[in-house]
Amino acid sequence: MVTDLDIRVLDDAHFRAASALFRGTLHYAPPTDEAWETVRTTYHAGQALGAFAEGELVGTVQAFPSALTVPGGAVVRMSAVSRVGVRADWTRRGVLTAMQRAQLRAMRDAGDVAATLRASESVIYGRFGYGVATRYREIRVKRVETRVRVPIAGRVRLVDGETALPLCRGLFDRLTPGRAGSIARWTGWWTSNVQRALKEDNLKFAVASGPDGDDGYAIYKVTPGSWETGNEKPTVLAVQDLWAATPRAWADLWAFLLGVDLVGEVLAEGRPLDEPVEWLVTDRRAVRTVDESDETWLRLLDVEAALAARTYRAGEPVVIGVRDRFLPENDGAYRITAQGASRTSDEPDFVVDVDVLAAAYLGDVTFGALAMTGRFEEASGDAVARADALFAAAQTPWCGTFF
Ligand SMILES: CC(=O)SCCNC(=O)CCNC(=O)[C@H](O)C(C)(C)COP(=O)(O)OP(=O)(O)OC[C@H]1O[C@@H](n2cnc3c(N)ncnc32)[C@H](O)[C@@H]1OP(=O)(O)O
Repeated sequence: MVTDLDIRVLDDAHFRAASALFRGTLHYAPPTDEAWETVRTTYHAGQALGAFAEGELVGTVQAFPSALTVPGGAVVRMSAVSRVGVRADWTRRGVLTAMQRAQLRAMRDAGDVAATLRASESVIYGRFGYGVATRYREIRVKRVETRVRVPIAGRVRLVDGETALPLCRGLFDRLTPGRAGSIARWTGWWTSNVQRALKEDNLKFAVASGPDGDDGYAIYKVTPGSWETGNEKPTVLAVQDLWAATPRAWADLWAFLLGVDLVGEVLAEGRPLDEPVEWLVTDRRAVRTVDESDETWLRLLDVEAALAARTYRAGEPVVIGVRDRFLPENDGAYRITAQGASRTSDEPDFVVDVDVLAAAYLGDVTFGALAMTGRFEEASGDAVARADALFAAAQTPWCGTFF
């Protein structure tokens, strides 16, 4: 373990070094002067921490201000944690652990109810109290082998990038707080993920509208294939972002995307598990799930506030005990009923670590499954079944924003 580690809030003087360090841990070169012009706008005072040892920056973490929709539709303050890295010559000496300790404390003290992240490796974050709370799937549609069963009912129009960006951003903000797991996007997200790609990637923007105006959009990119003999490759349309307020807008956008001429395959990464594209087309086997993976790693920073913010389904009450090694103020017992949740001095029916509670919190996995796999000791009686009835999700949770 490093004994003289100093964890500090970074300021302007260190942002570029922090960016270079983080990129280096992912084996990318430091940002060029041109790239830095954009990336520097995504560093803000107070949001990045640095670990210093022997006078050098050896590790960094960042958090973007966001919000998380929880079951029932309430939105809680959330930090989106990213850009986590420790220089290769300082790993496995407790640097990340020290940064996590400082960051979890800072986020909780600032009033965040939760934090979320995307993990580069799945073995890193459970120990810090993060649990997998949503998953995504990647689908590939062999467009030439199938047709959409219903025609476009409203209107889908293409919009030019510079006009489309504020339009899509406005639609996203209006449409998304609905499904549990969705998050608010910050300005830097749009800058890094869409604005920058506008120039480089020839992004296309399709906007759906119905009787009440614009109600959905898709951002996509087409990579032309090759007809060269022996080197044939299909033209691929990659869906990068697709949100719809109504089933009609959703079906219209997919019908449009699956109808773009000369495209051999439509690829959509990071989509919700319950998106019924198979049911939209004439040959369901033209739609293949090519990947399914963990999406949101959720950390409940204020367990009492998080449990109180979400709603519960009908069912008998249960008392859940929680253990939290990093934020001991979360330790305790919480009584969950169909009407709500609060701290209690009652004996818990069963006890879980805070990462296990996070995994079950949005309803993606049941307590029953977590008990069955040894993630906590199941109580006698029906307490776990009661918890599962209360926490059951009305809709599969999904985030849909990669950061
Ligand atoms: C949200 C994001 O930004 S995801 C991106 C994360 N960053 C990367 O993947 C970049 C490459 N990796 C790294 O920079 C580093 O390896 C980090 C940040 C993942 C870990 O930093 P470290 O300082 O090595 O972690 P630290 O020494 O505090 O390890 C704490 C524990 O986690 C374990 N651990 C940490 N990282 C890993 C890993 N990648 N694989 C296996 N175990 C790991 C350590 O063995 C240690 O276990 P112990 O408590 O039983 O001894």
